[in-house]
Amino acid sequence: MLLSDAQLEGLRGRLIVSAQAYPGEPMRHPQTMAQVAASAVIGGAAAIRVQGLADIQFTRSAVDVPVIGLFKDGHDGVFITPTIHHALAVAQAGAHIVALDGTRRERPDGNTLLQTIAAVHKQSGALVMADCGSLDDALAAAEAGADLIGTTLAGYTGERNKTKGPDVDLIASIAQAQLGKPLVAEGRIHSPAQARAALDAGAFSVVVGTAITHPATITGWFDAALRG
Ligand SMILES: CC(=O)N[C@H](C=O)[C@@H](O)[C@H](O)[C@H](O)COP(=O)(O)O
Repeated sequence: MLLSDAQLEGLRGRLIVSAQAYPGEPMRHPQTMAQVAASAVIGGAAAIRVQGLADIQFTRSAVDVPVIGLFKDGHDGVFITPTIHHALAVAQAGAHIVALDGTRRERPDGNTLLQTIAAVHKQSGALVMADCGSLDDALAAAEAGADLIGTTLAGYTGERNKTKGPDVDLIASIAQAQLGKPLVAEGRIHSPAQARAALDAGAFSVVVGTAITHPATITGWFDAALRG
């Protein structure tokens, strides 16, 4: 699905909301996630990030903002849209932007990140967001042709400590590297102030997931505060 330069530019300085429910959870239903996505758009989300082919399809029908799609397979190692096969399926489902593992780790299908990105570009109209875990990942992903660079995997690959909130130092260092690609701050952004800080550190746009769309976790934060 094609995203014009103007549409991509429209995400500058804006909020992207990630709507994901995890295996076995009550809200794990494509229609539910599409409804959550549509609610986020009412609140000001300039784009939506969703996981799973059906969620991408339902969300495309429910919102008129760009959709970032991903396909999680497993939960450790390379699991975010890990292969060319997964990436093309995400594009086929209607994602404007295919989010995929953008680390320097070996991929399960043996293809390089460059080959994976090239396949998406050649066989679909979708852009590619590389979910990175470090500055070195970001440098390599930009070199490999990623259209957007995300900090999604900071704290999840062993290269960076898992900060309590967003890894603002990483956001700042990728921004300072001036890669010429939109930098999407993502991961553990739990408050409006943290979202603002990510933007001030040089992000092009900011993804918030859990703090907006994951009621079980949000409820737990409040519950823990009351229990002291
Ligand atoms: C590491 C990983 O698997 N991240 C996933 C990527 O899509 C999602 O589980 C996160 O919810 C998403 O990145 C948004 O981050 P947060 O929910 O922290 O605002």
